[in-house]
Amino acid sequence: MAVEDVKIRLEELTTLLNDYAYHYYVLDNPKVPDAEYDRLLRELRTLEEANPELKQADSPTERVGGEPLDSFKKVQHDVPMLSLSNAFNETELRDFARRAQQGLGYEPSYICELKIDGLAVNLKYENGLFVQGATRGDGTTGEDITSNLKTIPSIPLKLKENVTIDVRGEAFMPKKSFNRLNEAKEKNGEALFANPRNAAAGSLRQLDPKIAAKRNLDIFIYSVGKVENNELDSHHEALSYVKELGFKTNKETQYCETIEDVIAYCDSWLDKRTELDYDIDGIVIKVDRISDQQKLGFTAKSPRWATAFKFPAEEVVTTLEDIELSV
Ligand SMILES: NC(=O)c1cc2c(=O)c3cc(F)ccc3oc2nc1N
Repeated sequence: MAVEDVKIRLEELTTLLNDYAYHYYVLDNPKVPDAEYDRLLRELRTLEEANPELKQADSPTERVGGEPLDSFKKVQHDVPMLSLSNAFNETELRDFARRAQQGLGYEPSYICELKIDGLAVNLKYENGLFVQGATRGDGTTGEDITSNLKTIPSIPLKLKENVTIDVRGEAFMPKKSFNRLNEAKEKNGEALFANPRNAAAGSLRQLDPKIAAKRNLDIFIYSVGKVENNELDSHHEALSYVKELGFKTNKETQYCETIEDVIAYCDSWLDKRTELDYDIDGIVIKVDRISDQQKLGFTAKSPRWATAFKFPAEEVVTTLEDIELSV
């Protein structure tokens, strides 16, 4: 094949495979059978090996992970990644709403999101390309784990618009992947991970990205950091915007007009969460209007316009056998 034709075919395959991966991993709605995806990926890999200079920045072959790092670089967050205050019962939820109402002079509307129990990360895109991913760290300085995050199929390597944007989300390990990983570890006599959150954090802190690539990690994007498009007047519009860009957002997110609706939503998930195929440790409640968020501002370490309703910790029944295993 002439080089020009190789370039066209290679770009065609990259676009096609990324679209198939988007439908499979972000929309949970496969477009083609796995065998068809694998056949095209093999064709792309062959063309890239013969023409490495033609490999696209957003090639799906990036997902297998490159060479191990010696260490993680430090990253300064442009916008600090703060932590959420907690509310442990309905009274504390109502206190949060009362403080918001006092600060605004009226009762705001809210957005409720499942509080994914994973690892908070910041994703940086320049002109639509994924250029850096970092952990929260101490809120100001995190670790550059770009090479590991590139292996997560639901993190787009190229956005549907060429925008420069920072987004935040929670990387996590689905329960099924966690159970499979611990079964494999048990067979090898290795120490088990205590829960999916530790397993996700442990996987993303590996210096060898080929390990992260095998851990079936996933992500939900829950907020926008720095962004060019400042027509976003509410949090729910920001979530629709990042979804349009190609990010994975959580379909259980709910707009709530009043704190009564918020409390009903929190109550509804206390027992339902066992049906989810990922762990949640509560519900995140955010004042929806951006102007209201700006009026309420932040304390030294948390936004005043958001809080986390925490579920009671699930009693973990540790049998004697488990204790022996983890020794
Ligand atoms: N684990 C989560 O699913 C989740 C976590 C956060 C945060 O930690 C968080 C921290 C802030 F300072 C502000 C907003 C936030 O929104 C968030 N939204 C979520 N859905």
